[in-house]
Amino acid sequence: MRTADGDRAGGRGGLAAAAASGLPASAGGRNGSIPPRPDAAHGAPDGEEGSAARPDLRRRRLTVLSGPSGVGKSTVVAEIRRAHPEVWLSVSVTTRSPRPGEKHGVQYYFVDDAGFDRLVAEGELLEWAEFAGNRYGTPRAPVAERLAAGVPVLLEIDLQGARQVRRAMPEARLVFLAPPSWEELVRRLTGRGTEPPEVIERRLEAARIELAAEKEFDVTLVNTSVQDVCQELLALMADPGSD
Ligand SMILES: Nc1nc2c(ncn2[C@@H]2O[C@H](COP(=O)(O)OP(=O)(O)O)[C@@H](O)[C@H]2O)c(=O)[nH]1
Ligand SMILES: Nc1ncnc2c1ncn2[C@@H]1O[C@H](COP(=O)(O)OP(=O)(O)O)[C@@H](O)[C@H]1O
Repeated sequence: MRTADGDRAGGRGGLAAAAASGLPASAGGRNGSIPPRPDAAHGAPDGEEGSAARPDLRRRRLTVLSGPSGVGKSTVVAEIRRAHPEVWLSVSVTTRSPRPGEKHGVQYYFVDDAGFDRLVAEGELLEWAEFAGNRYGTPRAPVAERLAAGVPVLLEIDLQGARQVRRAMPEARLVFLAPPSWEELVRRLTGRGTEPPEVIERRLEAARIELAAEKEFDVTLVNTSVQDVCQELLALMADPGSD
């Protein structure tokens, strides 16, 4: 599996690549690193008194949700998008084809291989990975902007991406979404009906590796009920915690 590690040196311009790929061009900090602790002068509404607590609250505003294909990540994210507009969801770039109902700029920015190559070369991606034959990456600038503004940010990315975020931003909270059982995971992935059998096989192979990495995460949520998981996730995002 390839990842963005060692591939992020690029970092000039990037507007052309963003425009060509249909990504939103943003005003500043395109190629800078994500500030792990934005300047307190930005005045994010933490609702907390005292400067000692403030940096921790800020740093906790980046949450990463990962878990095996079919566990229900997109379903959870869709529910948060619907019911909790105060959470900002990063929209990833991918080379995979849209599924029925998926819209460019909503679930993903759909780009071709050349478009993805350009984004990588220009240093536009915070992290990226190849998963089951397609590439996926997180646009860097929009995440940096939201974090600097004190907005809670949620990334839904694979294990390789979660590991890259952990290295780049150790203060991020990593949440693992687990299935109630292996059988239920197979049922959900198959039942979704969006992939042919050989792709399901590849995703189940990846799932075994991902399930074995659960202990690398700060928290595990078991997706028995989408509503419960959403509530637990929102509670975590509101809690600076100490882990
Ligand atoms: N590293 C990384 N993984 C991503 C990103 N966006 C999505 N993924 C992951 O790519 C995998 C495949 O996503 P997708 O094709 O939408 O299938 P699904 O998760 O089974 O619905 C999932 O594990 C996603 O979490 C990203 O920006 N970076
Ligand atoms: N808590 C749940 N109980 C039962 N089915 C679920 C639950 N969460 C998700 N699903 C179903 O499982 C399938 C896979 O969910 P999806 O969100 O596409 O997973 P992922 O994004 O992790 O690949 C979908 O058909 C979805 O409706």
